[in-house]
Amino acid sequence: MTVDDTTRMIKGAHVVAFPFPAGGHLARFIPFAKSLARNGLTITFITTIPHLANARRALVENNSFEARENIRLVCFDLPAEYAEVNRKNFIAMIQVTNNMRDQLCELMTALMKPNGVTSDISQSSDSRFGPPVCIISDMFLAWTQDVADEFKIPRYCLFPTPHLLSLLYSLRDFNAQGLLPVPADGKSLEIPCFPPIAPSDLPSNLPSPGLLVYEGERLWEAAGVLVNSVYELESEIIDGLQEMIFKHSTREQVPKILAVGPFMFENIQFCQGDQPLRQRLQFAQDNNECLHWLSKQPESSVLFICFGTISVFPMQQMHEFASGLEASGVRFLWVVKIPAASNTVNGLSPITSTDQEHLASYFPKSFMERTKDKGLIYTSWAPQLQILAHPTIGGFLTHCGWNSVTESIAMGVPMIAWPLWADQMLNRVLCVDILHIALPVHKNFKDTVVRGEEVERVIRLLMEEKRGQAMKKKVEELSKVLEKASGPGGSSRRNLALFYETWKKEQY
Ligand SMILES: O=c1ccn([C@@H]2O[C@H](COP(=O)(O)OP(=O)(O)O[C@H]3O[C@H](CO)[C@@H](O)[C@H](O)[C@H]3O)[C@@H](O)[C@H]2O)c(=O)[nH]1
Repeated sequence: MTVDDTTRMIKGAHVVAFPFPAGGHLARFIPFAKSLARNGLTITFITTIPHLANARRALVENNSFEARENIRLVCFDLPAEYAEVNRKNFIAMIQVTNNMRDQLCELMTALMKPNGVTSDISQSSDSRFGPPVCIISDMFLAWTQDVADEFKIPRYCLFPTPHLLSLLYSLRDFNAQGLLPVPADGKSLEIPCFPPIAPSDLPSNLPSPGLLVYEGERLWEAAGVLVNSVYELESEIIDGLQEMIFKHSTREQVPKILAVGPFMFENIQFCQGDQPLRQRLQFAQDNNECLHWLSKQPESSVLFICFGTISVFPMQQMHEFASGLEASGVRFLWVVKIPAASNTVNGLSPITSTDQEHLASYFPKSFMERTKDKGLIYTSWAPQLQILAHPTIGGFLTHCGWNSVTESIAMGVPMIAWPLWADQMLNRVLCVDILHIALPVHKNFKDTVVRGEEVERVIRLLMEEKRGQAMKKKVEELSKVLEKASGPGGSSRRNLALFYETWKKEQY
């Protein structure tokens, strides 16, 4: 069955989408919701004031007419304590969002009645929205399972990666065996079809494992998990995890794991053809400084360096990194985020030109003057995807955030993996040890930072040696796999069809 046949059957089924209120999480939910809307489902999308403008821009203003008509935005108040919580303290943020339960119950009650919702921000006509058939909520909103149960509809979880999911599903057992927060003897943890996970590679949230164990436990009750990945990329891990779930589930309805990503394909336009995907992307005209600088560099010569939206290096690490980069002699485009001089709201705002002196203090003396012909240091929001697609880019030094990893694979760019926290260490294992498309960075046990010599070594290895070429070939093959999976008849499309099939016999 093709996805189109399926969607015709379920046209109009109404789902409630509830992302965790943080930027990276909305970034996962927004393209997914757009894809559901384009396929004919109606969606009530829950957001919060800090994210309302972005959500509205992406889901309503920059969306096709049909998709726009199918999405309704509802804005929840964040619990008062949320503002007090340090944005990097996810455990505290998760605890606070528990207090949104009443708002969700109130919304669900209203949605179950015809024309029950009046606080519609995006002006879709209420009559198009029948009673919701499921809640799709985020990984840190496990309590939404209670609400789904109360309203007798299934909960699905939208999740980044199969390997992290496998760890979450295993936490219940690890906890029962007394292996958390870390096994006492420093032993590794075993999850299905993945190399043993060393204690140092566990997500840094685990030192407070209670909440994550709870997240994992509630996943056993979900109807399914929709993963922002591709079956072919992690087939053994997905099959192994599904097998483990079948074996240990005590419920009649066993949760289904469906890879339906990568959602980035919802955000890009490209023409069909035999050339690599990065050559077929279509971007709007952009006068961005990075792209202008790149256009003057030789092909495949530039290392792109970016550590995502949250992570920053301490000053000593910046110095070591910069000296290794300079010693490598490789051209670079480095998106630098440092704590702003004037301690702004989140302390991580991109710095402005007036902060030049403050910026220079993060580098070895005169580094910026010495490297000005070799590299560009960029301190604002960079057009990462367009940069990765640029023919002058030869490698990507990344913190292994999942979006960066999928973008790099899709653009066929080999990586240097420098994970910092959360799921990033597991993503490195996937890229380095399983897919062989990234080189790891090593830190001496006795050092607190990665030394400049190591930075120089790994950069040269990727950019100048045969090893880099072999990885480039591999990652270009995977780029085709990703494109095929998300295209017509591909595995991600078929999995979406399976997800839709749940409602095909219902009448709307
Ligand atoms: O200057 C910039 C910086 C980032 N990006 C984009 O921002 C996203 C960054 O996402 P990601 O690579 O996943 O990094 P984080 O923002 O750090 O993501 C958080 O969320 C990810 C997905 O759940 C996790 O894998 C990470 O560990 C977690 O830090 C990507 O799409 C980038 O293209 C830009 O376009 N320009």
